[in-house]
Amino acid sequence: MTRAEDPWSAPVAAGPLDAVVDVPGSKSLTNRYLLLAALAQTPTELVAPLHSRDADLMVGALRALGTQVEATGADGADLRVTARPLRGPATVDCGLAGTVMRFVPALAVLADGEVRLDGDERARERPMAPVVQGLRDLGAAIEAAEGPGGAAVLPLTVHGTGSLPGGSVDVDASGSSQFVSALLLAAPAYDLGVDLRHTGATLPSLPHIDMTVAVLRERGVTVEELDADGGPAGGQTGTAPTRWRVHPGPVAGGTVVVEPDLSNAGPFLAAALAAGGTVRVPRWPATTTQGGDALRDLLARMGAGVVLGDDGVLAVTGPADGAILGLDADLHEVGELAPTIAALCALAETPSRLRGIAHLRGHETDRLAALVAEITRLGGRARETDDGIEIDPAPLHGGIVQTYADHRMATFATILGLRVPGVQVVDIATTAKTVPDFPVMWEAMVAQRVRAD
Ligand SMILES: O=C(O)C1=C[C@@H](OP(=O)(O)O)[C@@H](O)[C@H](O)C1
Ligand SMILES: C=C(OP(=O)(O)O)C(=O)O
Repeated sequence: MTRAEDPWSAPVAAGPLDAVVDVPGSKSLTNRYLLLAALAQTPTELVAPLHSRDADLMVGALRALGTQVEATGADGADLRVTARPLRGPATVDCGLAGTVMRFVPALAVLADGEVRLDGDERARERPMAPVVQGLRDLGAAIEAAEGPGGAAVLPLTVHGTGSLPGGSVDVDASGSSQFVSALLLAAPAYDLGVDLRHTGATLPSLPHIDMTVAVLRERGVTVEELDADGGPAGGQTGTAPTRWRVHPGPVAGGTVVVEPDLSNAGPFLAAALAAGGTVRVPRWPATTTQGGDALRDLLARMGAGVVLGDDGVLAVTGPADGAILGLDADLHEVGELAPTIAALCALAETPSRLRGIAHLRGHETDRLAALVAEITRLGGRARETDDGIEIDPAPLHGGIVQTYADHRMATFATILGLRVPGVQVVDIATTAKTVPDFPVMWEAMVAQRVRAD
């Protein structure tokens, strides 16, 4: 008998795949649209949003603050969000969701009362200080627990007064782009908006900040992207912004259709390289702010055939001889993809170097340490560098892969399991953070094979 706590046996691919996989909605877009809907003047309809632990936690947070969120659509899959005056006292469970623990405090400062935020044990270790300090600099009163070196961490108590002055703020976002996104998202509702300057040496996941800017603009908010000297940046200018100015003003409601989560498409597309054959993902957007779109280039560089059809179906075909090419890549814009890419690197014929991802040490787990530990456990050769991981070709064997409550470590292990018999995955249920029913989806994909006749 299998118990929930038993490791899950990752299916081995019995032959090349010929699969179509419908990927659920984007976590990052869903949680941004939800948060902005709580500030909007008219109701917002989210079509095809993500339903997963992280999205449910955001819905729970909004409801705790008084926002009305109703399931709509034929099967209750869509959401209708109606803003109400934000209220405290309230308690918010952030789970292990970066988007909840970083974004919701910026909303909670607008509640009329005290809001307490806490999360999973590991959430209390994830970096929070720049958000807490940034909000304090913008006029908020927040009590925070102290982590290593006295840095602010969960749990937090936000003493909301119903409004926030806002204004200028300097933030070191070298630890996470979410520090910037958090302070920009609720900024239209602050008295003066926000003029935020990033002061750190590096800035990871810039596409996620571009996404924040795009979602704000879609909702009618004026946002300026500037370089360090105050000149225009972003968009067509070719200059990466380091400063953002969000003007105060109304947030529009209306209907938004949520794109599929392209980062979560990653393990399924990677399966085409690990198992051979072709995996197709429909509804791939022609243009997007999702960093996951970089998979098209990354997988092609590893030897895949990648075709985005006019019908919006992305087809990824593994190399005919099964030989995956190693990769030397700076992933700082798309660190979210690192575990998926690392799995393919561990199966590759040539060495790999993944760079620019030091900040992954503050993700759901220390992903650099976790990837090295689990590749090594299966007989592979990997080591940490200052800002990433190096992986050399080596034959892998089965084993029980630890996942550290990290959804992407679980999907990393399942990719390896397609080729390596005997891979067992501890706590496969952790994938529910961003993909409902991942094991069912995965087994259905593995069952869709090229026919022998
Ligand atoms: O804003 C967002 O929705 C996210 C930003 C990124 O965070 P980091 O900048 O911390 O990598 C990404 O990795 C995370 O999965 C989602
Ligand atoms: C880093 C991630 O999540 P979070 O939003 O919790 O930071 C992730 O999903 O890879």
